[in-house]
Amino acid sequence: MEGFLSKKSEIEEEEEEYAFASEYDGPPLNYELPRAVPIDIKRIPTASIVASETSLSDRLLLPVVQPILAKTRSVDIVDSIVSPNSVITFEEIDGDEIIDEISSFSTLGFSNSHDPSGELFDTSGVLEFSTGQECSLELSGRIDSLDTLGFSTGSSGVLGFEKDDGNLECGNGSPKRTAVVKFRDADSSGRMCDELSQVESETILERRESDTRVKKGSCYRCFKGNRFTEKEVCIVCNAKYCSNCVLRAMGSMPEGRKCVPCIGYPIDESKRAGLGKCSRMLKKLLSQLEIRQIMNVEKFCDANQLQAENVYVNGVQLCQEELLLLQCCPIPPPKLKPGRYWYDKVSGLWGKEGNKPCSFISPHMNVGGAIMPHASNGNTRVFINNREITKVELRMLQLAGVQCAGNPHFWVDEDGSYQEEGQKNVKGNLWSKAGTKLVCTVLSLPFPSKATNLCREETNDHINRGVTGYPEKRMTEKLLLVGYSGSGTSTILKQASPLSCLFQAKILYKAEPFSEEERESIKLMIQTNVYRYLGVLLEGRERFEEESLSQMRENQSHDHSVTVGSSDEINDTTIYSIGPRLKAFSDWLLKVMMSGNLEAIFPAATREYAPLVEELWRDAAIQATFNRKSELQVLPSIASYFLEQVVDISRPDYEPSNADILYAEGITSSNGLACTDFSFPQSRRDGYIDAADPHEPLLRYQLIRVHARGLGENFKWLEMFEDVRIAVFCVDLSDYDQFCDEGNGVPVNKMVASRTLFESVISHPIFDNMEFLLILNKFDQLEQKIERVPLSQCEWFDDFNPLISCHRSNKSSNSGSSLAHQAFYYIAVKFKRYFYSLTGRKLYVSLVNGLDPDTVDGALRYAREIMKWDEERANFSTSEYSVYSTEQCSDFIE
Ligand SMILES: Nc1nc2c(ncn2[C@@H]2O[C@H](COP(=O)(O)OP(=O)(O)OP(=O)(O)O)[C@@H](O)[C@H]2O)c(=O)[nH]1
Ligand SMILES: [Mg+2]
Repeated sequence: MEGFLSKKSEIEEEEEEYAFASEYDGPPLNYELPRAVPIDIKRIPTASIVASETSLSDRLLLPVVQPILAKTRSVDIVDSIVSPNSVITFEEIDGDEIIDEISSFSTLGFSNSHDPSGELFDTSGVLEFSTGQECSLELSGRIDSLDTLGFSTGSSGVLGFEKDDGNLECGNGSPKRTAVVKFRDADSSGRMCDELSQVESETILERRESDTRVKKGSCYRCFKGNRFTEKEVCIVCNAKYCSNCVLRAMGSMPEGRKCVPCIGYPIDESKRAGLGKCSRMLKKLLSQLEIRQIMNVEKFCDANQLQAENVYVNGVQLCQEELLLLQCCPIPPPKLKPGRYWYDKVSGLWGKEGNKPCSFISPHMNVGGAIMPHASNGNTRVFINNREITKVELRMLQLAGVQCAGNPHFWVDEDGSYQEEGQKNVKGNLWSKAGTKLVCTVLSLPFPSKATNLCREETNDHINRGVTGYPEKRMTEKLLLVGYSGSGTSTILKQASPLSCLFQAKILYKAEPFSEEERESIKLMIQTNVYRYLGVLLEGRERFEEESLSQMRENQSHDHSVTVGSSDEINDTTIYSIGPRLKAFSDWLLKVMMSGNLEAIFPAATREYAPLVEELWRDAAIQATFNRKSELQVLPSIASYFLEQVVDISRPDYEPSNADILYAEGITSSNGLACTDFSFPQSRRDGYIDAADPHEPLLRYQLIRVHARGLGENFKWLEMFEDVRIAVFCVDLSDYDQFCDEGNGVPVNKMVASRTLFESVISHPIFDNMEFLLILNKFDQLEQKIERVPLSQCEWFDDFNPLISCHRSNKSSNSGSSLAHQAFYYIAVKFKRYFYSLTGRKLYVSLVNGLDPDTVDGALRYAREIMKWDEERANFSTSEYSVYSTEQCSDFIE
């Protein structure tokens, strides 16, 4: 007794700790409140455990208690005398009362016990104690009220039990005696009920309050740790526990990873895919056998199953058979959760009520009711199989070339063949139209073949991800990439695409090399490009020739000492002049280019003209022109790379190298819409790629690039990107001295034009609250240019006042103080301020050289970090993430 009293403060401490462990913010508590009452500490000598030589073996209770609980329900009063090595039996006094939840009992008993001696350990609902120790085993009244657990009540902080006569029953505690746990009629302890319910309600409130006080990211039980501490999550209430607390908080886990108060409650549906997949943490804490047992119950116990009555299809509540049919069909709805769905039985389209379709499932199943016209909340007056389709679907149909004028009503079969209502002939097949797949992917609409693959992929995915616990909540994160023409978006897209793996082995993007056919078409494209660059050179040559001739003539007229006859001969040729054969070829090529038929001359041109191209390139006039390439505005910077290899490229046997493919213009679709999937291993944060585990699950991303041209009138295309996680805007740093014509004949500075586009994008309602990453691209060009051309060429940058250091070296890019770096910071700040003035939010900026895969990779990883911060925003102070990112990527500005 004294022991108890003297340890009072310790008990209280533990009580406090425990109260938090059982924190609960799961489903509403709608069951009967427990019938137990706080009692005076002096009155509990009863429920005691005495250990003998051979202690209760580890985890003895779970197998013992389970079969009993399976048969019984709702215990009211439990008196126990438990001795080591004993088999615990439970007696049902009143046949009507049965224990509700098996495991809760074992957990209840043990995780709530106190350890006055300080030597009794309580892990995962199992008692471990040393010889000769005595302690009280406190069990709360009714076991159907699982929430009794963890509530500290009364000054002693101990819950006790009352017998019929109001006294606690004392067992004799003999080590030899088999322990008996008696169940008593519920009513007899009725008077405790009110008192406790009050206590309990208060405690729940308290717990909820303390929930808001707890620092996010720390353990819900001990409040220690941060977001990086490994934690196990309750599959009902999402409470997170560190490895020290998890077993205490979750007890013996009779329904899997639920904290004790959540036992018996349905799981959080977002966790369904992770059921039965053990986490690393549990693997460290428990034996294989235990893990198998726990994961099995987690997956198969009744409480964790999807309930048919919670699923509605076309407005009708499903019965168990229908749910089974849905779950077991060849293409089931992915990640089915409780909810209301619509199902187009003809085409197999499936979606959430009021939303666009999300997948294709097996068609023709007799599940739920008939589809309703407003099932997906469409307002387009265009119908598919009696459902008014959504705006996005209409857009998809239009892009697929389906005539949608006149509010048609289509019948679409499971194979995609469609016809208009009232007409007999099939008009075509939706899914076989070129480009539909890309459009569907980008617009987040399902595509049939993919839907099937997706299901399989997903299943595998979950299996693969088993080791690390729950899967990510999304399959693929979408990033939208937009930029002013020529800013480098296609290059960035190419860098992110699987092909970069081909020449950059250290990048772990998933690779799928180009097929022969693809390589052939890329080859033609590069050859066409190089002819075009050549054409630009030839045009330039003509201009330079004319300029130098007129210069010469001017000089001549001043120089009277030269005789007329001889000067005529000399002045006809300049260093830019070419011979008649090359001149004829040049005229022909420029004519073809003017007619816009350059593509048509390939591949024949490579056979016929390769020798001429070689001759032309080696000609001094062309070389002289090439040396003045910076004066040729329309020649892209990348042209030099290709022109330097023009002799090889123009040959019929040319095979593009991976670098050629990367640098080539025009490989991504020119209609403005292109996307690529890439992935990162989960743990990869910086350059330690070699250390990355190749089996580690990958996080998948989809980079969608929309050309400024493709955004449509009033940027209506942007509406289609509602599920994008982050928008990436790309700016060409070297645009500051360039001008373009926006159609009204007035030249506009390209940097200003880029800012105007930026403004239109960020002010689109779809991007309200979305994170923006600004990529300042072509840093290499800025470095070259800024030495020659001041930044103030752009009116927006007229207040740029660089600090000129006497050691200034533009190439010292690492120092961060080169002129180009100062310009970069200045431009970044300009954009950040502009963004802030329009949105009141923060813009993330990263510096990129589009031709350098490392920097693109870095920027994409940075985008990923931003997404993570976005998710965990509430958890951290701003200073925390600033530090993190500056450490990670010095060229990124927040
Ligand atoms: N020097 C240099 N050139 C780059 C860089 N990034 C892209 N380029 C080149 O800039 C040109 C335009 O890049 P694109 O990626 O085609 O630009 P875009 O945003 O797709 O623009 P459009 O082609 O007009 O759609 C290409 O020739 C690229 O090779 C860079 O960081 N440095
Ligand atoms: Mg491009």
